[in-house]
Amino acid sequence: MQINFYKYQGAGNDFILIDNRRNVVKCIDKQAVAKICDRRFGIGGDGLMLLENEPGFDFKMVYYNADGNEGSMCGNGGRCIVAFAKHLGIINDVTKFLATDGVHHAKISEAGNWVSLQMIDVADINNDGEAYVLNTGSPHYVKLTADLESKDVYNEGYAIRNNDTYKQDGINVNFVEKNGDGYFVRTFERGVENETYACGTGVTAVALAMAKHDHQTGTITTPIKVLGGDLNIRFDYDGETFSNIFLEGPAELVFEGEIAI
Ligand SMILES: N[C@@H](CCC[C@H](N)C(=O)O)C(=O)O
Repeated sequence: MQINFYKYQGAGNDFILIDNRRNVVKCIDKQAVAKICDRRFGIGGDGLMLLENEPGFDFKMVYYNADGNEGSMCGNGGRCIVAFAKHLGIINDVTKFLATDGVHHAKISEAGNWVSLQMIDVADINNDGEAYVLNTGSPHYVKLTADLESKDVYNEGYAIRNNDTYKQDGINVNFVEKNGDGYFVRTFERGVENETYACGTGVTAVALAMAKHDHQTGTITTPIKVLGGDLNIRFDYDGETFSNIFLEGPAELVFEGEIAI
């Protein structure tokens, strides 16, 4: 069966999107998702998303990692599916949708290519040695690092993601370095099992962890540079809970086509 697909990217985190409101994809197995996301044998992407109907919401986001496993929340994917919903005419500039971690609100800028996505509140941040571990919709490990540009993110990220603590459920590994009034971040992503150009839940985790690290409270804005561009995180922190968290950045339609499933 031939179905339409759309390719989006948000700061270089790239995704294949399918409009599944009419249930064109009834079930999709792990191997099929992995093949579609393969950069040599498929379309190529860090993940695949289905946009589906959900009563009480504009739509539901169903997210698969590039290895074919159903993922947890994807922040950049969330921003891209909002841009996709606008492209399909489902929404105008604001939306409320359902994802695996719950309800999300989002807003698209007038220019149409900048999406601000509200993330779930976060209360727990744990320590693993000097690193911070928290869940922003997906699980993240955050480690302050020097000379990030020349770091071996693949091998060091792989080793942490596959150590005895994390190998069973996996974790996304973020290395962070101070960069002007914000941070530079590189991420080894679970489910892609490689470094990606950006990770939205990852930079969100970094911004929250760094606020805690620096004993900052109040309303905080954190600009973050990633390999694929620039993202921005805004949130409130009262010393215990992070709330009103917004992940902001570009989301762009790259191309569309047809694929046999
Ligand atoms: N790229 C994502 C994170 C996607 C989820 C993740 N790989 C996982 O399931 O652990 C983002 O932008 O947040």
